[in-house]
Amino acid sequence: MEIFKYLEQYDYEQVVFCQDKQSGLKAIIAIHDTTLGPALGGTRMWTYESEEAAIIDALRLAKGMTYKNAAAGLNLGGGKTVIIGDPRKDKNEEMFRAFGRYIQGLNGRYITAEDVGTTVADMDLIHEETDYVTGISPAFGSSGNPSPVTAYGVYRGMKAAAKAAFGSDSLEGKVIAVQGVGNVAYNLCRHLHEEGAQLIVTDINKEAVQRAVEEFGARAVDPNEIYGVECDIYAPCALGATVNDDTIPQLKAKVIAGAANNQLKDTRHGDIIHEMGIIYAPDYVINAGGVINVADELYGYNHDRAMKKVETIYTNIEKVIEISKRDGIPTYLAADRMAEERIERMRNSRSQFLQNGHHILSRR
Ligand SMILES: NC(=O)C1=CN([C@@H]2O[C@H](COP(=O)(O)OP(=O)(O)OC[C@H]3O[C@@H](n4cnc5c(N)ncnc54)[C@H](O)[C@@H]3O)[C@@H](O)[C@H]2O)C=CC1
Ligand SMILES: CC(C)CC(=O)C(=O)O
Repeated sequence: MEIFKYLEQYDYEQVVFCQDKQSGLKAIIAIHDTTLGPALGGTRMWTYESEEAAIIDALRLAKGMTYKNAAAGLNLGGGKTVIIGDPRKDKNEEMFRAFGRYIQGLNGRYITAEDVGTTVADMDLIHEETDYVTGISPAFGSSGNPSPVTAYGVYRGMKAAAKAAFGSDSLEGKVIAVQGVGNVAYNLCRHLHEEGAQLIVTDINKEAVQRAVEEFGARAVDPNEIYGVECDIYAPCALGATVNDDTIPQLKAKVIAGAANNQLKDTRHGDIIHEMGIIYAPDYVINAGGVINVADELYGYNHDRAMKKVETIYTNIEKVIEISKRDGIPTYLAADRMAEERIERMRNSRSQFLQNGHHILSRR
């Protein structure tokens, strides 16, 4: 991989490789863009097949956060971290304390939170070393685990997409195929079950599947069967790039609406499903509930204020679908244009008089 060629192509600001021999920490912090403010994005811990796969995941996720935060109207840039390792057996206190010191060393350019494989407890350990972390225990005045709020936002966005596809935002009786029933999708399945949807679930973690079957009456299928099941909505809630050349021909769903980041393997896959008439709820628009929730911590966390902003995900999805239909472009492109327009507006309006908020004569 020619790293600087990739960084230049997508205009990344900074990539930091973090190593701590004692704890086994091997982390990659990718900061894509800080035009709108400090980069905020979660920390993912996963067993990557190679270091290059980990680097690519960090870079793709970080760019996604720039677009997510911009489209959500937040004054935040995009960044993300991946920690190479098995979250079930490689974690230790020193690892997250060491990682917290690396974040502190970035002096607020990057703020972290949870993602796949990390928990509130992990964030609390990071918080021992730095304040640039969100989603920590509510005891600290924080917003806590963002996953349930992400799930609620996905639920609301899914309803908006269903309205465009089926003429009603009711999910009662709709067959919804949920891929990955972890932190977010477990909470999403509860909302869907309560509304009377019929759930088909899969996960590589059998306990997660069993929990959904027992609690929500879901039907379980093997991981590779989820793409071909007869359903109305496919909800990718695991890892990324599941909408690709191999899976698209199998899809029966009329709507793709899920929590996963980077669902499209390539943008051309967004073009293909658009041509097929599938309504795609852009991933970083529909799954922004978590970041909206933790971002409220920057103003002194207020749950009601945060949830009011999370509710806008419904209208944001409606807006993206409307632009898509009006301009005859795929929904992913409509969302990208919305995000890019806001970033450019702010980039051009940034005062040259105040550099990073400081007067040029400030010497104290
Ligand atoms: N946690 C949050 O608030 C947010 C999460 N997201 C994204 O949503 C997705 C899920 O996140 P979480 O629920 O927090 O993670 P999680 O780790 O709790 O859940 C992911 C689930 O997917 C399963 N999985 C992994 N590979 C799979 C495969 N090939 N087939 C089926 N299942 C598979 C895992 O076993 C796990 O149960 C991720 O892509 C994450 O980046 C996006 C926005 C916010
Ligand atoms: C609060 C975090 C879950 C934000 C994030 O990393 C995401 O939305 O993917």
